[in-house]
Amino acid sequence: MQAVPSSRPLHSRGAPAPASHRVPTGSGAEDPALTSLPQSGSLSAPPSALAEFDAFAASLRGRTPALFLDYDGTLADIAPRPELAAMPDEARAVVRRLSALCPVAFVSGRDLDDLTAMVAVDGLVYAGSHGFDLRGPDLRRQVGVDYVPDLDAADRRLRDRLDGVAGALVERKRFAIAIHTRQVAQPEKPSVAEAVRAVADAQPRLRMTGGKELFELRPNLPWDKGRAVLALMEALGLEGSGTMPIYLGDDETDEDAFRALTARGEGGGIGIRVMEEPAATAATWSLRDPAEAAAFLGRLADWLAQG
Ligand SMILES: O=P(O)(O)OC[C@H]1O[C@H](O[C@H]2O[C@H](CO)[C@@H](O)[C@H](O)[C@H]2O)[C@H](O)[C@@H](O)[C@@H]1O
Repeated sequence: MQAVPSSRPLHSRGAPAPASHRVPTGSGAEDPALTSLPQSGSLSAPPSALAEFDAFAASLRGRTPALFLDYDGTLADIAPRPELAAMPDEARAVVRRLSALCPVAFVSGRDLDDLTAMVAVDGLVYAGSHGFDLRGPDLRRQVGVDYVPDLDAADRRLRDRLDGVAGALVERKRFAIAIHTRQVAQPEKPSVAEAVRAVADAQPRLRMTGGKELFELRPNLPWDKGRAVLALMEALGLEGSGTMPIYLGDDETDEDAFRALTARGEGGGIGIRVMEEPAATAATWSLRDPAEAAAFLGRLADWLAQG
């Protein structure tokens, strides 16, 4: 075990996604509407926000965007290990450019300091540990501080249990622990899942969520990226009808944010899922990969700059 330094066919745009495209919440909550997901072969990706940029821009209905960006798999390609997932300079440049044109925040599962260092653009709002740890120029909020000792105990147990498992990575964040299986040999993966489940079962104050080749433990609180985005909008004074929140993400936990924006009053919000293959999603638009996400953001910056 290694340690990681903390380091359209299916729905109309702007409307809630039909049940066939929804996914179980990344936060693990039960949703009875989601019990009969179609086979993956029957899914199709929502329309491309880049290929259909004019239609996307029209869906803003004259409002100023507020951008909420996920990091891994959205602006940085997935890499073998977390510290290797660098954001390309071109993406950083477009984020910097956009931040002069509209509010920009990053919302990630990474630890707050790690996320801030990886993005390295000053003046943005950053939300780490899946939105439990929020920081911006005039903003600081932490959710679940009382749960840190529970996470400490779980961290110790996980390291004990996974010590002999080659390739298993335990990545401690302040308000979450990621257990990576990307480097674990296929036959060993079930034993990692079993170990994580056992630790989660022993600690009911924590709950287990999933992601790309990882399991996570986090405080068992009604808090997730969606709630964090809504809290950020309130804190930043972005709740008015002049703002259109846009969330870009690629993974299970980002679905919480897509749903929160879809369910939101005041004109809702827009979800864009980065996906190479069609996947069940509550997002109404899609982009193929981080390179296309950066290209989309560049197009959006050009469009905003033109007024
Ligand atoms: O919310 P995100 O910014 O998408 O973060 C989700 C998790 O991303 C990282 O893990 C993922 O990316 C790694 C690097 O590409 C990859 O090796 C791993 O398999 C992916 O699951 C990060 O390490 C986690 O802490 C985040 O929770």
